[in-house]
Amino acid sequence: MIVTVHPIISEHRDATAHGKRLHLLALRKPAAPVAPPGSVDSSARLQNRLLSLYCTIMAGTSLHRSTDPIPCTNGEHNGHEHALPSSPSDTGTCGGDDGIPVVDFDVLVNGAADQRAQAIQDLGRACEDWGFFMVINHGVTEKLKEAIMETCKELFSLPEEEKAEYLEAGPMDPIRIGTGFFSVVDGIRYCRDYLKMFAHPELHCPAKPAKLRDVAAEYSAKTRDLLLQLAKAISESLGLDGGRISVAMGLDSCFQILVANHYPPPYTGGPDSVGMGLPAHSDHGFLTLLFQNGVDGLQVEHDGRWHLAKPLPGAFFVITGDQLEIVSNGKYKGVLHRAVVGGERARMSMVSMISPCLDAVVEPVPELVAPDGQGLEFRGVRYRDYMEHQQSNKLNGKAALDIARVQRDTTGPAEK
Ligand SMILES: O=C(O)CCC(=O)C(=O)O
Ligand SMILES: [Fe+2]
Repeated sequence: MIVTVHPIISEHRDATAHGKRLHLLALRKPAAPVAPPGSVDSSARLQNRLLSLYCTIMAGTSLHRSTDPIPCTNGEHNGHEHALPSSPSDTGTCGGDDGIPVVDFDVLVNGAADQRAQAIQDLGRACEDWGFFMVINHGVTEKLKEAIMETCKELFSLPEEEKAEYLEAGPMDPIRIGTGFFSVVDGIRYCRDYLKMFAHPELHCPAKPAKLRDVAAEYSAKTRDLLLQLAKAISESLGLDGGRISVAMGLDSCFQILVANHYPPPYTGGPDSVGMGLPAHSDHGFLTLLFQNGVDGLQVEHDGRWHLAKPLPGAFFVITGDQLEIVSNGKYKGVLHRAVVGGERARMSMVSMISPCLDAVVEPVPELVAPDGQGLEFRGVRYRDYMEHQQSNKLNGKAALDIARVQRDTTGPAEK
């Protein structure tokens, strides 16, 4: 058989030294040219091309499984920094490379009709099976990601008095900082510093570090665009018009939060001081975008097991939230996830979450419910109330969703 070797292969060989992929590559058509929607610097462009090739090699579609991640080329996202402490008091086990779906954003937005249709279908499967996926070729530059991460890191190391005014803030206050935060849940100590800022419709931002406002403005705008495009594609994957979910939840005036999490080492001490990051929970919003500082620790629940999420270089993780579960009448679930930390290095994660407009009453779209109302899973709840409820209580799996769940009478008629 004669195979044509695409010129980009040598680039791929140089960067990855993975001969076996070269062989596979020769048997499949090269990936469509990658032109991310936003501007990208040249190293990001090379990375995007490699990732796109990788997609082509692994599955020949826009979605593939991350069972064989590309080794780190930039030293940042090496994903091998992980030493799991003992699990919390559940029965979950931790997997390694467990086939987390990967979505090529460029195909979703710019692909030819047939590629797009396939990508939408694959996206739907990722939402339904996992509620969690990675997105590549997303157009948000590494430079911007580094800038927001570094600036938040600076904030965490400011003296306490610089942050004092935000330390006592309540769940609906637009800027909240929790620092040196240690809570004990079921005998496990969870430690995390966090910064939470409302980013849209209006950006609220601590005065220091001085550059935070500009960086956060740019980062929130870029990631909001990305998440809103994903919302459109998710709407289509549910068999709805692209704008349907957006209309149902008022995403035109969506609410957005940026969260920086910092999990400081070392995690030492007695049995009650096993360092954990964040207890299992689902997110109260609609869709969450997350990247980390090269230190693993995010785990997602899938098929009754905890799976360690190892990112492809440059990829974002996407986490489906409770509002997607409600609006889709439970077809797509808000995925349970947690952060487990235990290595020598501090872990940081950066979250950008979009949610319905605060005053939107979110309920299942009628198209996804039988006309007689049979199978209706959720009642309408104002998002502001939902968020306040979830944020005011201890993080406890998916318990918050119960306030929206339709309670069925399972007792049957009383005996006479
Ligand atoms: O740090 C992580 O990886 C998880 C963070 C998270 O789940 C959250 O902030 O809601
Ligand atoms: Fe979360």
